[in-house]
Parts: sequence; structure tokens; C-alpha cells
Amino acid sequence: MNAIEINNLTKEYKDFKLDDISLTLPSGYIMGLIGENGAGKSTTIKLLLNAINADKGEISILGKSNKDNFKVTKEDIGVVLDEAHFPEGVNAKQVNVIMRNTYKNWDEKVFFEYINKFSLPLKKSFKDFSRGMKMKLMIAVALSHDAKLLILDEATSGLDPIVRDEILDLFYDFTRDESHSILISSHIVSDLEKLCDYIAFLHKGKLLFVEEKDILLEKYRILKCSNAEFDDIDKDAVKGVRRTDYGVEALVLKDKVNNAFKLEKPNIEDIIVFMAKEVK
Ligand SMILES: Nc1ncnc2c1ncn2[C@@H]1O[C@H](COP(=O)(O)OP(=O)(O)OP(=O)(O)O)[C@@H](O)[C@H]1O
Repeated sequence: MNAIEINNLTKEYKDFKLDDISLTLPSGYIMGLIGENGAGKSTTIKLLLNAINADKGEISILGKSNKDNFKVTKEDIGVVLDEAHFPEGVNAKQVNVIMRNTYKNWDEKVFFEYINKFSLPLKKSFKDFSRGMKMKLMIAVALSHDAKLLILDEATSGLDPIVRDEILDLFYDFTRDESHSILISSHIVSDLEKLCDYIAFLHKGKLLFVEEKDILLEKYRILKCSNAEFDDIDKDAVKGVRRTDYGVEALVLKDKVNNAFKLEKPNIEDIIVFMAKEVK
């Protein structure tokens, strides 16, 4: 089964269009959604969660259309959103009571284990939490109702590198169960490179690619050469160019470039930065 299937999804605002997005996340895998500010990541996530309506296209989650009795499917989705979504005055103990009445499979033992693991206070009001504490509380909730799919919008932002690393491990452990999957958006590309099996790159509302991470890293290389050498390169091989003082740096398809050239392995950040430059 696929955890998420998106077909030809389109949503238009006055100054922005999420343009004909299609992607599939198979069950058991983690997909990272990368994109610059305003690329359309949160809009995509809101559409997935049926929080806003699409102009066109279909979404299916855990094998069912998100227009078809989504209340039931939602039980199986753990959600962490960029913006906090608990009433300001509540504390962690009260969140437990709210969630016990929200999710059929709510497991308070698991929840309090996470509260303890994340060193969160039990009686402090949510409004007095730091951003990192708020994110941790939302992550604890998302992991405490036996979800099959986690949808995480900037779930690691605001966390320090040590806690981020711990949380990435938790997410990774979550997908050891083959029926568990994660869609996670983040600006922290290195986190996604570490964690994800698939990378989807949104740029100005368009999906520039969705690809297995290992294939991406194998497919591309960074070529450094003089302007004269660059003139002789097959331009179909070139996916992004940066002019430098000594010549050219280019993202190229490894198989289309003569390996007499010095080619360096890119990371995911290199790939998206080069590609974004090509698309106006
Ligand atoms: N309700 C709305 N009405 C009009 N425009 C909107 C609305 N919601 C989002 N947008 C616009 O859609 C575009 C994409 O926004 P979105 O929040 O999806 O981006 P994002 O990739 O999540 O960005 P960030 O990384 O900054 O959170 C932006 O230009 C935003 O202003």
C-alpha cells in the first residue's frame, strides 16, 4: 500500500500557484519535502490534511481518498505543524486528557514516557513553553496514538542540534515497522539527507523532482572547469551553473559527462541550490 498518493494537485492563491503536483510515498519509507520559504510546503501539507480545499487533483492517504470519511483516517496520522495548536492555558497533563478523548488508540503511558524523555514539565502552561518545548510536546502527541503515518511540517525547527539528532532517531525508529511512513518538511536539508529515503523538491509551487535519495546522490556530480572546457560540455547534461573567478561550477548528470573531468560528489543541498538557480 502507498502511505500517500498525490495526483495533479493544484491550488491557486492570488500571488501563488501550487502547480500540478504528483507524488507517491510507499508505506515503510520517509519522504523529505524541501523548498525555500513560500515554495508551497505548508500548502501541500494543509491540502493533505484536508484543512484547505484543492482547486484540482486527488489525494489518497493510507489507501483512502482524503475526502472519504477522513475523520477515521486521521486517527492513523500523527501531525506536527509549524504553528502550535493547543489552547494556550493547558499543560502537558491536560493535553493527555484532551488527547485521550480525541484518539481511540491514545496511549497515556507512551505519552508520559515521551514527556519524561523530552524533560518537559507537567504543570507549566503551554503558552509559557519555549518553541523547542512546544515542538517536543507536539511530537510526543504525534507518537502516542499508534499512528501509521507522521506528517511533520518543520517539526525539528527550533530544536537544538542534540535534541534534533535524538528526535531524528525516534522518527527513524518509527519506520522500522514496515507499515509506518513519514512525510517531513524542513529547511534543514542536512537533517532530511540523514533521515529520508525519498526527497521531493518544491520550488515556487512546482515539484522539480521527487526521487530516491540514493539515486539522486549517485546521478549527479559537480563539475569544476574553465569557461573554454565548459563550452564543449553537452548542455543536456547540465542541471545548474555557477560562474566563479576561475571558470565554471556546474551540476551535471554523471553519465553524460566525460569522466576525464574532475567530478565531485554533491550533497542534497548542492543539488537543490544548483537546480533552483536554473528555474526563474
Ligand atoms: N490563505 C492564503 N491566502 C493567500 N496566499 C496564501 C495563503 N496561504 C499561503 N499563501 C501563499 O502561498 C505561498 C506558499 O506558502 P506556504 O506556506 O505553502 O510556503 P512554505 O513552503 O511552507 O514556506 P515556509 O518555508 O516559509 O513556511 C506563499 O506565497 C503564501 O503567501
